[in-house]
Order: sequence, then structure tokens, then C-alpha cells
Amino acid sequence: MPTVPVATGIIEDASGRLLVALRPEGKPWPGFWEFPGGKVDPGETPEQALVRELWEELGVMVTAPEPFRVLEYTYPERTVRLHFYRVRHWTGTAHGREGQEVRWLFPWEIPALECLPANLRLTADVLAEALPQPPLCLIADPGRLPLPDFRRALEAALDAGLRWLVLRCKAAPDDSSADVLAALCAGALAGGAQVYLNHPDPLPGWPRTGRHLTQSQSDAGVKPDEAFGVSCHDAAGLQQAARLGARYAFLSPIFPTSSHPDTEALGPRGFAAMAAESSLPLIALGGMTSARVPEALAAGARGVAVLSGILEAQDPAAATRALLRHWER
Ligand SMILES: Nc1nc2c([nH]c(=O)n2[C@@H]2O[C@H](COP(=O)(O)OP(=O)(O)OP(=O)(O)O)[C@@H](O)[C@H]2O)c(=O)[nH]1
Ligand SMILES: [Mg+2]
Repeated sequence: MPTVPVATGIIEDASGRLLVALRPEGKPWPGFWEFPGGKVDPGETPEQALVRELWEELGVMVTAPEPFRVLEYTYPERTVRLHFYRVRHWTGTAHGREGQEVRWLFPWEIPALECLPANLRLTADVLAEALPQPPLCLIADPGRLPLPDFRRALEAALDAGLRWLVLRCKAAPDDSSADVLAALCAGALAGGAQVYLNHPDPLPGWPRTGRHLTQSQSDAGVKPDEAFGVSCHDAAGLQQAARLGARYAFLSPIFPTSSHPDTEALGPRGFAAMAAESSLPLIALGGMTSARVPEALAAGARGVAVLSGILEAQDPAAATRALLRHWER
């Protein structure tokens, strides 16, 4: 079966919304959402095909498309090589010239739709661009050590380059601890980190980027009206997080971990199988050490999360640097 080259455009407006289109009846996969585009004709380059298809399908004239990804995918009927472009410059008003429905959606709204299966990983790629960089997350639980030690370790990790924090409070802290924690959140944000709050309701008004939910909250349909991620443990949990509009998901445990000794680890292969099907960027959690980061990334993790690996290390700054060096160029 020959491979069919296809050119598709991820068109982005000034507010960061992306254009998606519904495949009409009469084409393969009707009723599935796609990025507009189509087959490359003989003698055309993928870029020429992109410009032609977006004119034919949407009535827009594209200028300066940027190559983003090339993916191959085998459907029962054909293998396609998809040339995805980012499109940020065009003239004309996009509309479905072939009668197809089109929608402008934020990237995190797209996984809720039924999309062409080849596009799941691509959507995860787009969402992964917005993750904190480097994508190393510290899940910081102030209940696990005395508050002055917690604060010292956290500040050392941030000084060492940590840019992603999930602050996990199992119970609401007393007033004086709450003031310290709120000040830590403000300091982390001011230093360029993203801060997600994993806290029992009602939520305090601490400075933050968004919220981090447990899978049971997500399964119960909790949908914050702010940016959020979810800790997931299985495929159903990932699907629900995608349906609700999560920006990322933790998937755990990838390796055996002392915090959940009775839970069987997914292993890198189990993790990879779920990453291949996920439209959310997955962050590997559970038994993560610096030595295991390459294996987690090779399994499709877009980042790594640790708990005790930093906060309870002898030297939290050195532990942070050892993990971060995997993202150094
Ligand atoms: N346009 C488009 N096609 C995609 C995407 N993802 C993906 O797997 N494909 C596959 O790429 C192939 C080409 O798509 P198409 O049906 O749009 O081709 P076309 O516009 O030239 O249509 P035509 O055959 O009616 O002329 C289809 O097999 C489709 O399933 C995507 O995001 N956009
Ligand atoms: Mg098409």
C-alpha cells in the first residue's frame, strides 16, 4: 500500500484559538474532527498543497506556514504521511466552503472532541508546548516536613532552576502556615515558575497558575474554571481528564514506588502504550530518579514529576540540578 502524503494546517488566531473542522459525510471517517488540509497532488510540495487546500476548504490565503511535525499513521484503508504546519498568518475569513462545520477552540478544548486517531499525539504535542520549561514538576507536600525546612528546600529547588510546582495540601493549613505557603506561591510565580494548587475545597485565594486535581475529583466531574491538570492512574482516568479540558495529566506509577507499595507499576512499556493513545501530554510519576528520566522520556513522557526526590533529599538544590540536566541542550 503506497503512503499518501497529506498537508494540514494548525491555524491559530491572535487569542491562541485553533481552527478545527468536522469531516463531512462521503469522506473516510465522517463525523471526526481534523485540522483542515488534504492530499498532496503529484508534482506539488506539501507546502503548495497546504496553501491550495486551505483556500479550497476554508477560503483563506496562507502566508509563511511553519513546518511543525511529520507523522505517519496507518488506517485500515491507507497509510498517510501527515505534514502538519503552524499557520499564524493568512488573509480572508475562514469558513467551511465545502459545507463542513468549523470551530475555533483553545488547544485544551480539542481533546474533548472525537478527533482522527492520527491526531491524538499531535494534539499532545501542541499542549506540551505550553508546559513549564523545563518540564520537571515538584509535588510539594508541606505536611511531610517542618515548615521552615519545607520552605528552605523549596526555595533551594527554585533557585536551582525548578519551574513547576504542584503544592499539595491534604488538609487546610492553619492561618500562620497558610501565610507562609501563600508567600511561597507568590515568590515562585514571580520567579517564572508555574504553580498548581492541589488543595481540599474551599480553595484559598493563593496566587497560582491553576489547580491540580486527583483522578477521583476528575472522575466525579469537577471542572475548574481555571487552568488545571489531573493525576491519572488508568486509561479511563486519562479520557475523563481529556473530556474535561485538562492541560496535562500525570500518569502513575511508571516505576515501583514506596509511597504506593501495593500498586502495580505500569512499567515503561505500559506507560508508552497509554502515551500513544493520549491527546494530553503525560508526565511520568512514581519511583522517578534522575537515572530513570531517559527511560520515561523514551516511553513518551513529556515531563517528569517527583515528590520526595527533591524535598527530602540531603541537598535539594543538587537533586534538582541532577534531574534538570536531562533537559539541558
Ligand atoms: N485533512 C486532514 N486529514 C487528516 C488529518 N489527520 C489524518 O489522519 N488525516 C488523514 O489524511 C487523509 C487526507 O485527508 P482528506 O480527506 O482531507 O483529503 P482531501 O482533502 O484531499 O480530500 P478528497 O480526497 O475528498 O479530495 C485522510 O485519510 C485523513 O484521514 C487531519 O488533521 N487533517
Ligand atoms: Mg481535506
